[in-house]
Amino acid sequence: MEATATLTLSSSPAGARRSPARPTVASLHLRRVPTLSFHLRGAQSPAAFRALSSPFPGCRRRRRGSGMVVRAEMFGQLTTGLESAWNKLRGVDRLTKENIAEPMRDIRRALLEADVSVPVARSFIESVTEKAIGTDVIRGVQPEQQLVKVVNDELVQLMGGEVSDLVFAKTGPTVILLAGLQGVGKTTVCAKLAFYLKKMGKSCMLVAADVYRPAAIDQLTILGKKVGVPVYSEGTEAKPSEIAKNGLKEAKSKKTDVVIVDTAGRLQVDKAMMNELKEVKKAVKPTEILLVVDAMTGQEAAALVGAFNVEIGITGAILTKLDGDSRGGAALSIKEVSGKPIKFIGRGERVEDLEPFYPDRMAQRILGMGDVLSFVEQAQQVMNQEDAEELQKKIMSAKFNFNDFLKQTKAIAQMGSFSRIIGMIPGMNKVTPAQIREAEKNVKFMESMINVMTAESRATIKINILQLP
Ligand SMILES: Nc1nc2c(ncn2[C@@H]2O[C@H](COP(=O)(O)OP(=O)(O)OP(=O)(O)O)[C@@H](O)[C@H]2O)c(=O)[nH]1
Repeated sequence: MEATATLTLSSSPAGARRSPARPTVASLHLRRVPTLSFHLRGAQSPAAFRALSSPFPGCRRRRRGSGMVVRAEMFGQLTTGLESAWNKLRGVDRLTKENIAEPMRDIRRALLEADVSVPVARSFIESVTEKAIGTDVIRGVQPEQQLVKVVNDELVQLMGGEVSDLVFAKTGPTVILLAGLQGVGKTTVCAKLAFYLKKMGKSCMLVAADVYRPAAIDQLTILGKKVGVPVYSEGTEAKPSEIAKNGLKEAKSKKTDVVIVDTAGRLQVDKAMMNELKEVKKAVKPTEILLVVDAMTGQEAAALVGAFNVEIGITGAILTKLDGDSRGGAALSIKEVSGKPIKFIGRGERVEDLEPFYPDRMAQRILGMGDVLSFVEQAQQVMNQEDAEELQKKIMSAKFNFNDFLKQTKAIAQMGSFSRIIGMIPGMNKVTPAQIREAEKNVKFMESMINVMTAESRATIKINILQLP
C-alpha cells in the first residue's frame, strides 16, 4: 500500500514543556498512515527556521545581555548595528542634518566595531550624510529606506563599485603569482583558483615555489591531484625564481592556459620576502599578482595590501576565511586603503569555496538583504535544471519520497555550510549560530533515521511537504 508520512523534526515539545531546563532528546515521529502528510519544517522564513532549529518550537531566540541578537550571518554584527540606525528614523517625515546625526553615530560605531579603519569610517559617514540630506523625498519611500539606499550605494562604492575580473594574457600562458603572509590560505587558494578556472574551461598548472615549508609542496601536490591539475616542483633546494621560470617553460610547452605560482609566506613583511617576490616577478612577468589576506585580520589586511602594492605592485587581493568570525573590516577597507580591488573571496576550506567578489552583492548582505544571485548560481552548480523541474513536479504531485529528500540534503551540503546558505536568503539574516547548529544537528539526525529505513520504505512512502503557517 502506498502511504504518506508525517515527520516531525523537532524534539518532543511535550517533553520540553515538562522540563524546559533539561536537554531533550530529539525524536523523529514517523507515523505510517494512508492519509498523513510530512511536516518538513523547512527554512522558508526565520520563523520556519526557528521551528527547524529550536528544540522547543515557538520559544524565542536567546539574546545577549545587550539585547542584541547575535547573528550567524557573515558581518552579522555590522548588520545589527546598521539596523539600529534605521530604527531611529522611524516616524520622521524627511531626513535632516539633525535627525540623522544619531543614526550616523550608530553607523560609525558599527563600522569601527567591524574593524574598519577610522579614516575610512569617517569619510564614509561624511559622504552618506551629505547624500542623505541632499536626497529629495520620494513619494511612498520612507526616510529610513532612503537612508538604506544611500548607505547601500556608498558601501558598493567603498568596496570598489564594479566586480574586478581576472585579466588573462593575450598570448601564451597567463601567470598568476600568489603572495601573502604565512597561513593566510595561499596554497589552498592555488587549488581553489585552478578549480574555478577549470570550470571556465581553462587548463591550469600549479607551480610550487614555496621552498621554505617542505609540507607546502606536498600540500600543493595533494590539492593539485584533487582538482586534477599538474603541479610543477623542483623540491626545496632550487631558487623560487628559477622554479617559477622553469614551471612557466613547461606550461608553455604543454600549451597550458594559466600558471598559478604558490610562494612562501612569512610571519611579517620583511625585506627578504619582498626581494624574493620581486625576483619571481621579474622571472615570470605575471599578468596578475594577487595578495592573499585573511579576513579575520580586519583593517590590518587592508594595510598589508597597501604595503605589498607599494613594494612589488600588485593587481588585486583575495580575501580568505570570510566564513570565519570576520567582522567585515577587511572587505570594507581594502579598496579604499590600498586602491587595489578584491578579486575573490574564500569562504571555506573546500576547493569549491572561492567566489568572485561582487561589491553590490556584498553590500546587500551587509544590509541583511541576502544574496539571491549567488544563491541561485551555487544551487545551479549542484543541481541542473531538469533535476530541479523533476523535483518540483514530485513535490507538487505529492510523489516526493525519502530518497528525494536525501538527495536534497546532499545537494544542500554541497553548497556549503548552513550558515553560508542562510546568509544568502533574504529575510534569514536574523538566524543565530545556535539555531544553525541545532538545525544542522536535526538534519543529520533525520538523515540517519532515513538511512536505517528499508530501501522499499524510502522509495514508496511519499512525503507531502506542507508549508508552515
Ligand atoms: N575557514 C577557512 N579556512 C581556510 C580558508 N582558506 C584556507 N583555509 C585554511 O587555512 C589554513 C592555512 O591554509 P594554507 O593554504 O596552508 O595557507 P598558506 O598561506 O599556504 O600557509 P603557508 O604556506 O604556511 O604560508 C588551512 O588549514 C586551510 O584549510 C577559508 O577561506 N576558510
